[in-house]
Amino acid sequence: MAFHVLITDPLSEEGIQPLRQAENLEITIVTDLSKEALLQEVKYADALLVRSQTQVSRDVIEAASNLKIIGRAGVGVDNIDVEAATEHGIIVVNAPDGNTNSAAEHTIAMLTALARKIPQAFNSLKMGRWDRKTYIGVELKNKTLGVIGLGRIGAEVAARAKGQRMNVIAYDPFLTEEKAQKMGIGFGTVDDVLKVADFITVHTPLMKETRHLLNEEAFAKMKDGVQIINCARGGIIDEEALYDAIQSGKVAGAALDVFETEPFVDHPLLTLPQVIATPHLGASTVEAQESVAVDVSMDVVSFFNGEAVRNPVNLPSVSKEVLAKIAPFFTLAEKLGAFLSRLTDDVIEEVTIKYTGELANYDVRALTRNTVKGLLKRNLGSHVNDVNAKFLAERFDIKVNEHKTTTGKGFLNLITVEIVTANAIHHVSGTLLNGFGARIVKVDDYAVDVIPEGHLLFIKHKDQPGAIGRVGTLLAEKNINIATMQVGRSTIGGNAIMMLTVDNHVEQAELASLTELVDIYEVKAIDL
Ligand SMILES: NC(=O)c1ccc[n+]([C@@H]2O[C@H](COP(=O)([O-])OP(=O)(O)OC[C@H]3O[C@@H](n4cnc5c(N)ncnc54)[C@H](O)[C@@H]3O)[C@@H](O)[C@H]2O)c1
Ligand SMILES: O=C(O)CC[C@@H](O)C(=O)O
Repeated sequence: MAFHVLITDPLSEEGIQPLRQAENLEITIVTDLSKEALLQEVKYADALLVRSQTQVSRDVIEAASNLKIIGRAGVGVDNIDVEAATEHGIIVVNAPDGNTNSAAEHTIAMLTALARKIPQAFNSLKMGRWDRKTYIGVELKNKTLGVIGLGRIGAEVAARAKGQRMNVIAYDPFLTEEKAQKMGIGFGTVDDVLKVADFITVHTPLMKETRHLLNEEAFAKMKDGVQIINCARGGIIDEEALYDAIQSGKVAGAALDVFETEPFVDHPLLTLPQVIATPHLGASTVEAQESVAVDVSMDVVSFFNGEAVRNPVNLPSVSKEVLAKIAPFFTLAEKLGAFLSRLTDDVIEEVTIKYTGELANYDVRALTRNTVKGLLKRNLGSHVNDVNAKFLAERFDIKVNEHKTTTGKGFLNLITVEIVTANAIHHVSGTLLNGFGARIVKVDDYAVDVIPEGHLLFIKHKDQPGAIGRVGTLLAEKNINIATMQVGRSTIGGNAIMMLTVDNHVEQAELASLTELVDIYEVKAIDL
């Protein structure tokens, strides 16, 4: 029987040779499909291969009743509803490394073209003008490049910018001063980067935390005359704020490869002479397209041959028997990791997951991966999944330990997650209460009983009369309804914590006013 592979974005012909050579695969290539046509075509597909243009949304996945694997010839899977694919048991594979070099080279090309106004000068020459006065540029040498997001592409860009004799300063939540020193670059917070950079380039994934990372407030912190490059994802920059910042003269120029909405035919930013742009061409080289197409094609071939795939984005890998025992703990494990990631803003160096009780009799590696996924998700968003979580932890120098003990007190099963940072050790324990669902039962040294769901507030305070009341009053003033509240203390009159569940997300400004209350030391909002 032949499996039907549908390709809906242009892929390199050389890159798809592994598919053509496979005897059990039939290939259909149809690009530029309307949504309706795509919904029709996917009905018969066993595999779907795309680049960034085809939107593999939930309705597409639901229309594809035969679909078993989705291949993304590139890095970002933000055009694929991975959650829906996982729910439908569809494996998603991508090609995370194949276009790193091309995207980094494109960023450097955009940086140079921006600094020397090459596209503008070329346009003017084509219009019949020999104008040498308007297009005075600036040198890159000795200028500071701010890199926000120092992953695969950001790190390559930083290395190349050093070759241009630029000073580089970077911010990445996984970057330590020591690592930056080794790379020969400066290390700072986002604000440090914004304040000192002459050019700023972003290389983060697009997710809740990075949407509009460069907004009106961020532009205000930058040097006058700063220039901006985005070859990562549209939406990391607030395009309206960028437009205003260019109009006001704050930003001298911008080079954009990606946009909040793609594709488009006209765009307000392109009416500004200070803006140069390409239509999402970062990965558009012969080499990158061949490489990413080969990577996904090989994975599709392996998959239909019953072999392991190399770049799974969502693949569960546990035997059915073990899965039945540990599956109920998947969500708890991920939430414990996510909880701890919100408890600290420090760089995490080590994480230890301790399994106590019955669970310790099983292969719990899938739970460990889920915990690490929860821990990393704060900064990596959809780039991390239970399959690549441990690999990514290694890449960011986070040591992952797993401990098991079958004898424990109090709970039939207990998962305790501990993180070590340069400044502190934090831990959280959780369990599944028979018939009552998941509970967080301990945070640091405090016993609690909290459902790990929704919007939580973790407050460290002094055990003094009035502290709890002040928090309650302030939240009421802000119209934030408290659903549940737990209090724990170490000694009478000593350090204490409050764990509140509230009905809505608590904004940064509201957190700041809570921190200003008497006897309140620290407040963290944790959305689970
Ligand atoms: N223009 C193109 O054609 C093209 C080609 C390839 C990749 N991309 C995009 O480039 C981006 C980077 O890709 P990559 O392969 O380097 O990914 P990566 O996962 O290797 O790196 C992303 C980095 O961003 C960091 N990060 C997350 N949140 C952050 C924050 N708030 N502030 C600072 N850093 C943060 C992460 O810690 C990580 O190190 C992605 O958005 C990807 O989709 C675009
Ligand atoms: O398909 C493309 O050309 C874009 C790829 C790029 O945005 C990626 O995330 O890999």
